[in-house]
Amino acid sequence: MADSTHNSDKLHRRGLMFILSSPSGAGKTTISHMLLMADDEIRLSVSATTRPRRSGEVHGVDYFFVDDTTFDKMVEQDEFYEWAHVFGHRYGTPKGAIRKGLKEGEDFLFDIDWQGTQQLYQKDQQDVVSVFILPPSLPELRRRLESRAQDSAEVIDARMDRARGEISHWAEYDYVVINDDVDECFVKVREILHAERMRRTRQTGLIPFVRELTQ
Ligand SMILES: Nc1nc2c(ncn2[C@@H]2O[C@H](COP(=O)(O)OP(=O)(O)O)[C@@H](O)[C@H]2O)c(=O)[nH]1
Ligand SMILES: Nc1ncnc2c1ncn2[C@@H]1O[C@H](COP(=O)(O)OP(=O)(O)O)[C@@H](O)[C@H]1O
Repeated sequence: MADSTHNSDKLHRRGLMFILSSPSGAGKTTISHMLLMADDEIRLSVSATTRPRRSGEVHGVDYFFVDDTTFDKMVEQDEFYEWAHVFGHRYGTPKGAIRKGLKEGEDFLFDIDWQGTQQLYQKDQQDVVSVFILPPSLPELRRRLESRAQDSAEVIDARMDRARGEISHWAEYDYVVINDDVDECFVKVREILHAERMRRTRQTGLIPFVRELTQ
């Protein structure tokens, strides 16, 4: 029987900033929701956006939907960790409790674009893990945008026009996963998260534990 004074599973570690990016329609929102349902150790960093709410989206859950004046104020008051222009609207990550949460071992999920990813890397390289999700093909990407049935034909065309540009940033990411079968893609993303949690540099609680083992 193991000595119960030490439980190596409960040792403290730093939290991580887990980023999912993709061209619009490739499936990052779907994979994010699956991850949040399956894993109660990670929570979503809810962004603020000036884009209109889609049907089914909930204020404070999917996004904080704000007007331009409110967004301007948040920028002025330095409330964002990062923010960017995307598809003619502004999107930003509120600072909220991220820094404190990371120290306490909380993991945060970010559904943000390549601009936000670059900014997070510049601010906090050690805690960021980034995953780029690719669609299996461009026709399939269009089919998904159409089947989501949330955007007008013009908006879908604009998103398709932007897709090549966004995909060109794939090599800036730590991991790249193709979302062909959604369940397989989800399993791969979850495995990345699990492995990254065990990175030696994140497991700060291991130092005294190993010291004791090697005394
Ligand atoms: N930089 C940045 N990008 C964001 C943020 N929130 C969302 N985005 C990105 O903005 C883009 C558009 O998001 P959205 O309008 O929800 O469309 P979707 O990608 O089709 O779901 C996506 O690439 C998101 O990842 C944020 O806080 N910061
Ligand atoms: N692997 C997949 N196969 C088929 N449809 C998918 C797959 N992944 C996601 N979808 C669907 O494609 C549409 C776009 O997915 P979504 O998660 O909203 O993409 P994003 O957040 O990247 O814009 C949604 O209707 C979603 O249900």
